[in-house]
Amino acid sequence: MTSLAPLSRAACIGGGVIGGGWIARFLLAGIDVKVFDPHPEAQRIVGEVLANAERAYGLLTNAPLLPRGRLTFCASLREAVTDAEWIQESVPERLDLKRRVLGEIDAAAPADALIGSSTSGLLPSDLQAELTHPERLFVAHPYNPVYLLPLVEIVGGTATAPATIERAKAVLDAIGMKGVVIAREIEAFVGDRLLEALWREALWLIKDDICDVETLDDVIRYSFGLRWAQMGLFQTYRIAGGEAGMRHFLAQFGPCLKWPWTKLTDVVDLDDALVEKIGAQSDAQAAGLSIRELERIRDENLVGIVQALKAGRGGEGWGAGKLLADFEQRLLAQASPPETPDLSAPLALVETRVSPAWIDYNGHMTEHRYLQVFGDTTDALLRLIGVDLAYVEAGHSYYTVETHIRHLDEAKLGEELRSTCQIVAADEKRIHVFHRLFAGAPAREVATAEQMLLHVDTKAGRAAPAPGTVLARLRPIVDAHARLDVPPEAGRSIGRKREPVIA
Ligand SMILES: NC(=O)C1=CN([C@@H]2O[C@H](COP(=O)(O)OP(=O)(O)OC[C@H]3O[C@@H](n4cnc5c(N)ncnc54)[C@H](O)[C@@H]3O)[C@@H](O)[C@H]2O)C=CC1
Ligand SMILES: C[N+](C)(C)CC(=O)CC(=O)[O-]
Repeated sequence: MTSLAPLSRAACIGGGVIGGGWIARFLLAGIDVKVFDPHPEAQRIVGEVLANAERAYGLLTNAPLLPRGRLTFCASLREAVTDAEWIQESVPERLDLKRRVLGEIDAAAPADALIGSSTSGLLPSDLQAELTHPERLFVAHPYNPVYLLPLVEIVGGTATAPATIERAKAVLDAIGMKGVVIAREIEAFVGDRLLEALWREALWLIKDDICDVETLDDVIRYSFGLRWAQMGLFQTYRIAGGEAGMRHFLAQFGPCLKWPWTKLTDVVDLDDALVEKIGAQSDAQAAGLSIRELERIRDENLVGIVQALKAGRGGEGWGAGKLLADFEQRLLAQASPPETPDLSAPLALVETRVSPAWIDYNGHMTEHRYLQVFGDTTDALLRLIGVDLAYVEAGHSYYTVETHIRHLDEAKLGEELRSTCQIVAADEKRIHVFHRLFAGAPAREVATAEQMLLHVDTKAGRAAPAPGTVLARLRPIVDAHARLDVPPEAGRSIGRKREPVIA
């Protein structure tokens, strides 16, 4: 199996902002994707989105991603969908166009293919009304950028089969997304209901000169925008009710709902003057940054936020960070170690990149991230000798009991990192390893780490000899590495004698 999902072939009809994001999401989950989009520059546009997505994934996770799926651009919609298991429609938001395109998909797709529409607000019952097989059509409403934001609202119409909804959710969950099933169809579903309300208010505030677009964005991103990435509206307001919680919050702020605090039902007239006013303020706010540059900044920030959430709740992970942690566990579980690693040199074990969250106030990779990459290197060695998650769950593991890191050069944001591991010595209980970390191309050695690992019976809480199965996989590596020179730096300490340096 080359994909994590219960499918290996998808088709994307429309490859713009959202179609491009879906294409990247599927490809990076190991799914082959066929694309149909008549836009003359569709290949360039999709290529640029994909490049951004690959860069973002390089920063997001160290987990061993599946080999990227195959991308094929097709000359016709029929060619794209003919053998697809999931077809995602992402053409412009017009009911007539979507109905026509979905009709063509319906006629050419395999009878059991899932057909998702990216529509932001059209009713699935309206989209499926003229289809021959309406039972397989559902709304799969994603959020931009689709390759980083995990949520998909799954909405069925009157003719959608319950099994379609179940299959769609299973596929999305398997590729690291969060499929949320909306109980009843309604225009704009849940997310865009909320966003449209905010958007209406925002347009009034600009039109009425209450603030400009930059001030409005600052109000969001320095306050409740930060809150919403980690807790939604209701959990946030529960806390805002103090110790008495939600009931007190409702009692205190409920009456305000009747005060003139919103203009929600009035629709602002987007006349030329308002469009130009917003356009000019938005241009000034962008300060010359292109859309692609802004996308990269956005992606780095999102990666940092998701990684922070992964460390949330004392390391268990929280919200979107917990989802990422669970996805990484599945990637690790399916990653098979190389059957015959090259034993004639130190083992090449980890490839990753310097992530935005790893940069410190000196503008380079901060010290504890070196330990993280070296720890990942040790974990990769352990998986190689059969010490995987199942082994740990069964009650044994290796613990690191000593580490010595030497920092030799700086690693900068986005640089490729590659680590190697040499076993210096090993016995039934201990493994003495020497790791090297290289950055960039051509590679520079940026750090070394020497570690002592101790095999433990985790239930008894004490050191114990490793079993024969582990030692049998360890021994050939130890024997081969015994023929390599012992790293000259091994066994070094900081070594400086105590002497007065400050007068
Ligand atoms: N842009 C956003 O923030 C979000 C958009 N959506 C939804 O995604 C859908 C697509 O929107 P965007 O990607 O933003 O639009 P877009 O304008 O960026 O892309 C639409 C693409 O569809 C292509 N297209 C037009 N007619 C076609 C046809 N007959 N067959 C195949 N391709 C065709 C166009 O060439 C274009 O590349 C809409 O339903 C929209 O509501 C959903 C979530 C967020
Ligand atoms: C503006 N929009 C209605 C197309 C937005 C969405 O549908 C979701 C998003 O990504 O904000």
